[in-house]
Amino acid sequence: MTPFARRPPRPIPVSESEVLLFGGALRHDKAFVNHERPLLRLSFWSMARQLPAMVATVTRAAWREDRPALLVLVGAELGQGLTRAFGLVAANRALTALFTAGPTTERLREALPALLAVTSVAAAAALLSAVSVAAAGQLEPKVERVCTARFYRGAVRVELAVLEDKDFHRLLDAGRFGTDSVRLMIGSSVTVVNAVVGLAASAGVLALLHPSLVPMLLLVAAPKGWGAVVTARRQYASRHAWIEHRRAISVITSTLTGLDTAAEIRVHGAGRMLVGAYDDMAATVEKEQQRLARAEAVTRTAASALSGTAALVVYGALWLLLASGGMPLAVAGTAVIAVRAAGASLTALVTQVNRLYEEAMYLSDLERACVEAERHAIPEGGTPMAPGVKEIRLEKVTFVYPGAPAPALSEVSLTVPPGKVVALVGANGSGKTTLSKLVAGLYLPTSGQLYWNGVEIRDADRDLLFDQVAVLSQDFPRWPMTARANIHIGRPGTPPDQDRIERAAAESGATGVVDSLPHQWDSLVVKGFERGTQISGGQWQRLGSARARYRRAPLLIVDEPTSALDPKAEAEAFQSLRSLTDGGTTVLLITHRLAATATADLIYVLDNGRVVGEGTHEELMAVDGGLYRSMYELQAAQYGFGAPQAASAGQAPASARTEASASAPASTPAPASTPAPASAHASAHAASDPAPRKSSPHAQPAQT
Ligand SMILES: Nc1ncnc2c1ncn2[C@@H]1O[C@H](COP(=O)(O)OP(=O)(O)OP(=O)(O)O)[C@@H](O)[C@H]1O
Repeated sequence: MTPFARRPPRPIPVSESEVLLFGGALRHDKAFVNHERPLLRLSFWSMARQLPAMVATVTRAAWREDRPALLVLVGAELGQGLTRAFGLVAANRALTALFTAGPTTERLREALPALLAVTSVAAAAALLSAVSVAAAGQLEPKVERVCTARFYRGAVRVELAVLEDKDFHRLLDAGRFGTDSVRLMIGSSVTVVNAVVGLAASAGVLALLHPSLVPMLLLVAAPKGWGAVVTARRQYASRHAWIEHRRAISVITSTLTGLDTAAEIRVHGAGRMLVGAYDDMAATVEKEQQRLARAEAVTRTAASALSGTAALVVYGALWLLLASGGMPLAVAGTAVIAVRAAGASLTALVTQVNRLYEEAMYLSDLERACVEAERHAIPEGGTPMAPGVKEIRLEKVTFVYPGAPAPALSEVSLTVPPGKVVALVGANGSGKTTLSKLVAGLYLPTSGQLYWNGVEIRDADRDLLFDQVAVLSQDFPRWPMTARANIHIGRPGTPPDQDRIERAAAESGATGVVDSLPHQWDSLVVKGFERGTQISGGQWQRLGSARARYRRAPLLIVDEPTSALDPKAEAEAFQSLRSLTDGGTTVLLITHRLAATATADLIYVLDNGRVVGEGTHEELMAVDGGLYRSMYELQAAQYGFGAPQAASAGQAPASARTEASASAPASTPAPASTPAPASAHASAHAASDPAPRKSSPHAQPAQT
């Protein structure tokens, strides 16, 4: 039935620019791509067979959300079908009266009631159509909102380890496309029901008038249906070809106006190259669109020719029946009206069934995503634990990322005591961040136990656990909202408390940042909107830090909290972290600034996922050839301070101390072997060590 549609889509030529920039065609791994081929292979009949199930899916969703609106909608659609049947009967009556013998005025008078009935039925149909539009308008956004909210509510509860799995992520991506589909499917279902009822009404009335009219109706309608299937399928293929290219092009064009690319776009001349690439890729699309348009024109012409031929055959048959007296003229006239109406219904039916099928695929993705998200959700409830941090203990904890060949953490046993600054140090990739995420309850150990105040994390009520934790991660979010909202979102369960917000800002050095904004707390820290402004990386870090403090959680996990701060701000930040413990807060600090870890109460040294050292700075510095000591010395050496001669528990040579204070600039660190500063001032001074940033190639600490 659909020879054109069964042909696989023609590969779109890949432009030179695509090869240059993407190494070939840029194909997104998204739901619509996954579904493209199966959809194009489907026959009309297999789609028709699935029609009831598809309509049932959307009906169930609508039934759940707004029964009255659904009932009104269905009633209005069925009513319209009935008006069509009554309309045909009335038209037949009118034609019968008009075609009888007798004076014209007499015939007109005879036909008048039927003509009035035709008009009334048309008015009723218009009214019912309006009711249907209103009911669908009420239902569609509601169903869309509920389905979308269910999807996102599920997505935000998914276990982090599952969320990071690329297959699961693809499922979520695919599900997102389905949120529009529910709404679109209601519209399509309404049209499909309307068309089916309309066709049934036409066929029913024609069967009553003359049995031969039903096959005639089918004969005229069939080519139209065929044409509609092929046209719809081709439009679908065209749309998808265009989407692929448009997305690839948008990858290029979005960089042309972006602020983060602006410098290289101009200075390196990347802009000229990319605009050229746009032109090249758009020309490929243009050719493809022209090819599709030509093919579509041919198909439409063929469909129209077939339809016209079928109509000729039918009208010829009607003529023969009329001529032989086998059919009254009024019945033939009614048949012509019915055939025309049925043709329109059939075209709408085929187009919308196609659409419905496409959307149903996205909806099934949404349904699957919701079900899987619920299956992998962080469980609600569990063993309640005492509030605050009494003790966090890891016993032989191993953690393997899903699909990773080796564990990120191996048999880690350690304790985080309450009210202390506990530092995690180690080379890049040694497992510090992973460990902190386990402590925060974001990951569950693959093996081993993690106890939070005596409750094993797998049994613990994790919502209660999360309540005890504040996180300032390395890649903390930069919420595109106001400065106030950026801090308040740290504890979003209660309304914003301006005093507390300002205190958190003051503690994090963010007060000056907010004061300098054009609308202070109401400034949007995202450019391109009214009241919007752009802030620097360091200013963002202060806002992020204020957010973590506003949360006022017993455990604060900070991962490279000062990577973007200037030396003075960095020193203040570490000092302020230290002072948090006075209020009982436990701080888990991850940093490569070893001058700052020197003041920690306890340091754990990680190497390749294992704890290879623990103790205070002094204790670790006393370990000859220890990893901590070698990293510390390497950092200090980069600032011109030689390796210490003696490393006995912080007993640095007096000359080293003198050298540091005599020759170093104001923000230069104490030398590597300087004892951990006892005073807050000294701590701040040590912390101001402009040690290489994590991203710096010099930041690779020595491996022992
Ligand atoms: N989401 C993830 N999925 C898979 N592997 C990961 C993921 N995050 C980290 N890893 C891997 O786990 C190991 C430990 O990474 P982790 O981020 O914990 O190290 P880190 O000590 O914090 O490093 P850095 O100092 O660079 O921040 C690394 O081998 C890393 O590649």
